[in-house]
Amino acid sequence: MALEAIFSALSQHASQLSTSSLRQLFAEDPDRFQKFSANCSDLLLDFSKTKLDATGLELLLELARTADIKGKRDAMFAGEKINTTENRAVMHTALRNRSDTPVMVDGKDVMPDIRAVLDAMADFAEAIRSGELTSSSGAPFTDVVNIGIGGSDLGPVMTTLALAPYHDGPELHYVSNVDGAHIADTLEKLDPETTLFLVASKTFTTIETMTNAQTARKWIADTLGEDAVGDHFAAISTALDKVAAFGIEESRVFGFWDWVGGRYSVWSAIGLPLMIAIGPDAFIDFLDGAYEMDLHFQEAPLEENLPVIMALIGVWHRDVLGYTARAVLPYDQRLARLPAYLQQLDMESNGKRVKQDGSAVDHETGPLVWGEPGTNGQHAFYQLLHQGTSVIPCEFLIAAKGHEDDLKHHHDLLVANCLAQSEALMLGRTLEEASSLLEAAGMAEDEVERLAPHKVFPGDRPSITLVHEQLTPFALGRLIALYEHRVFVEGIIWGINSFDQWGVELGKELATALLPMVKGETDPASKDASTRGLLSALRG
Ligand SMILES: O=P(O)(O)OC[C@H]1O[C@H](O)[C@H](O)[C@@H](O)[C@@H]1O
Repeated sequence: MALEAIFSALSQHASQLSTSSLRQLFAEDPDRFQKFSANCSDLLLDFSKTKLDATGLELLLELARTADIKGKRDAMFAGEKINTTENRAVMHTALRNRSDTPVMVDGKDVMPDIRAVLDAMADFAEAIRSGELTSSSGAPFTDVVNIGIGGSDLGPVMTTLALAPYHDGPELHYVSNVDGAHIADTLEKLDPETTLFLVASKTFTTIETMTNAQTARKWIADTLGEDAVGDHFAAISTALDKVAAFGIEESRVFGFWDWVGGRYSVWSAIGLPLMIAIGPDAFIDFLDGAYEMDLHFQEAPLEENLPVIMALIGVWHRDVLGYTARAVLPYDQRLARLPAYLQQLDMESNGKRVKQDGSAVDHETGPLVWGEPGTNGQHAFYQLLHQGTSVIPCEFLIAAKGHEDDLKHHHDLLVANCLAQSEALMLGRTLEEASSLLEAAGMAEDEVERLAPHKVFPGDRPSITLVHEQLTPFALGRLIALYEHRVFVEGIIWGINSFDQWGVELGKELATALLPMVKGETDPASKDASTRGLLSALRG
């Protein structure tokens, strides 16, 4: 069957399925959980609370086969230039290749270079952590500030917070926003004598990062003198010539390559701040976890393949059932920045409107991705998830164990809340049930009639749940790689290039043109009336 034919079979099947609720599907099949769940070692994906049956799942798997997921996957791992609009290979998986197998890009094995950078990072991280490499005054560094944005910020920020129990190095800080408030508030708390800056930028041209780096440089030069600058800076980039022009000496520059996309770069030297925080060994565990998922993605049959299943559910929700968003709800405070991280990974990769050949897509592509950790979100936006007019598929994440052994009762509450939410979304509460509860509480009949409709939960709202043993460096690496491959598979089915990001360019170009107008150096007459009106309001 061609893709279009499978999509129309899926639509027909969805309308048949719409006559049974999730409640009914569970009632009819006691083995539903076993049939609609899959594992990658201790990582469990439960997708039994999505509105799928065996026929629906088989049609989705047919979609994966027809879209040649296996062939496209192998092409990515083999270093083919699948990012066709930038004429680049997509090789973030090589960064966590923990085998001895060579990885060829343009006829060259990239593994020796990858290992050399990893070794240099480890030496530098250890030297900072041990106090062997000191500041200009000979003091050990107590604080490290990473200056970067987008992929040069979100990965390290998210993983640093996630792995807090493993920190035994200097304290990490992140400055990304060009808003001077960000760097001002960060520097306010720091002592220049014991602060190291990492300037992280794939291109080393990003205006936010360059502006913040210059401000940090001036802070060091003004307080410690120009000669101190070299001791207080290191850089991470693919553009080694531009780093040299900034004045950071070669031994303090950690490179990566154009075949690592910004949002896929946490495995590269961009992960240096994380390595400084948790140490090289724990960083290697993080890579090992991602490698486990890479092997699973390559080897597990499609019907047991976690990234493939999650992608197929994503396509089912977005294209067949028409849901426009998905909520990422980690029941893990340390994954507070995971939704923001996944927003870049997912929306920058799959927020596309043309296919590989430049023609317009005739179906939906990437959904809106958003979320907050539970239980906090429950007390904020879950009202809409349960009773709003839009169905938003939810993705729950929870660990079997926390790191706070003495606070197990907290973790029990966390688990109970996580399970309660997916159960509530699935089951809902009928008018009859709501009325009986009110009657049982002794409410008068007319009051029951008035209030009961407000207490109805439609239910039948889909969710998936990911469970792992504990949020270790290994488990985190595996989780991120799972989401990366899911985005990749969805992109293949949608026929788009998941690895470029032209959509961020226009705003950058216009900002460059607007800057002299903001400063009052050029006349905004050529601008539209709204932009002129706003400019004049902002310029007072
Ligand atoms: O690492 P850099 O070159 O500074 O880029 C930082 C970020 O900015 C760009 O605008 C892209 O949208 C992101 O994909 C990228 O991660």
